[in-house]
Amino acid sequence: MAPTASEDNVEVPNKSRVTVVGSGNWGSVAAKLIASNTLKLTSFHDEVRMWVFEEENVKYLPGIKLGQNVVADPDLEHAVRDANMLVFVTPHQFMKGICERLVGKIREDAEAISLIKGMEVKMEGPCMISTLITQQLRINCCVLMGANIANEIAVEKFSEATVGYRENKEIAEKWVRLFSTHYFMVSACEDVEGVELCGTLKNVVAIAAGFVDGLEMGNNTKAAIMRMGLREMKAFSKLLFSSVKDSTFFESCGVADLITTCLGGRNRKCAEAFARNGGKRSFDELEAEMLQGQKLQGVSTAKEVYEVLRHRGWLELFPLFTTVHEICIGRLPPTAIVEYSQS
Ligand SMILES: NC(=O)c1ccc[n+]([C@@H]2O[C@H](COP(=O)([O-])OP(=O)(O)OC[C@H]3O[C@@H](n4cnc5c(N)ncnc54)[C@H](O)[C@@H]3O)[C@@H](O)[C@H]2O)c1
Ligand SMILES: O=P(O)(O)OC[C@H](O)CO
Repeated sequence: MAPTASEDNVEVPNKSRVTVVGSGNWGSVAAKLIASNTLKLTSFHDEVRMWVFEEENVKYLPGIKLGQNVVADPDLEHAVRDANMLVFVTPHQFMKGICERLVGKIREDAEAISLIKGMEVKMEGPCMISTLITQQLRINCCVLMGANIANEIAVEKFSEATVGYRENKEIAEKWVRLFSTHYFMVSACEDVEGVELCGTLKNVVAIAAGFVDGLEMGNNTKAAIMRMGLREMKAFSKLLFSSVKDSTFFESCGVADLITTCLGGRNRKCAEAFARNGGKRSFDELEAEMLQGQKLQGVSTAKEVYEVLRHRGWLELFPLFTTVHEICIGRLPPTAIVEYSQS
């Protein structure tokens, strides 16, 4: 839909400046994708600033070069100061604090995109991360989600992604141009909530898939769990936002991300170890040991989803989501995943 990088040869007087907020596993790869494009697209400054919480891509992506035009900056406020395109890509649990630090510190004309899979639960109900960014920083925020295991994209294996946007197609197309490469095919979808909820909720299903793997229940069981999970993802999203489109679940952010996460993601991997140990080692312990600084999103998202379900009286409508949380907190054994998830 959007012109490719080589077609964007129009001289623009006010070039956009991009800052990536986050430098973990996916944050570093996102910076690499973007930096390869800002060198080619004349409407962007070459330099891509990347806020680093710790010195890390050496740790998370050994041997991968991000591009000489990626400038690491440990000072959050300094990193965002000049940017009018902000890419947020940290584990979701840190975003509330990051937004609080950024209030009044960003350009008034800034646009944002969130690559973060997760949500906040406030007193008044669930709050998607893009909404948190919009409410706290008073800027428009698109999302980019998809079947995107960072280590595979780092070595330029082909994948797809979906940009979710609200109304402003022009800005969505600008984000599509900024991320698209020959090995990363991005399309836009006017359903910001649907796209973001797909990326968020699939992490809960990935935990369930990991339990199935740890219990060595086989492919048919895993496929059944993925089907039930997809159905709950769709039902939950539509109950929260009636605007969510069925077609979104067939984009990369939907069924494709669900598949890749349940086959090869970090949530699956740690949940497999949890079930193999009969639930006797905590997720915190397994995360620290197996991911070495990277963060799981599925366990906390399962808790957040559970809180929404309990608050709204929907627990019985979502047996898979409910069971995943109860296994994670030790209220049920891992074997409950097939006993209680059926509906
Ligand atoms: N890794 C992937 O394959 C992948 C792919 C698509 C989407 N995502 C999503 O992108 C988001 C970021 O994931 P990631 O893989 O880049 O991160 P990650 O799992 O590698 O997390 C580690 C990051 O958290 C930072 N961190 C630790 N404590 C912090 C604190 N107190 N404040 C701020 N930052 C802190 C670390 O410095 C590091 O940058 C997540 O929502 C994830 O679901 C990840
Ligand atoms: O490794 P996970 O489980 O955090 O999943 C990574 C990505 O979200 C896959 O698209």
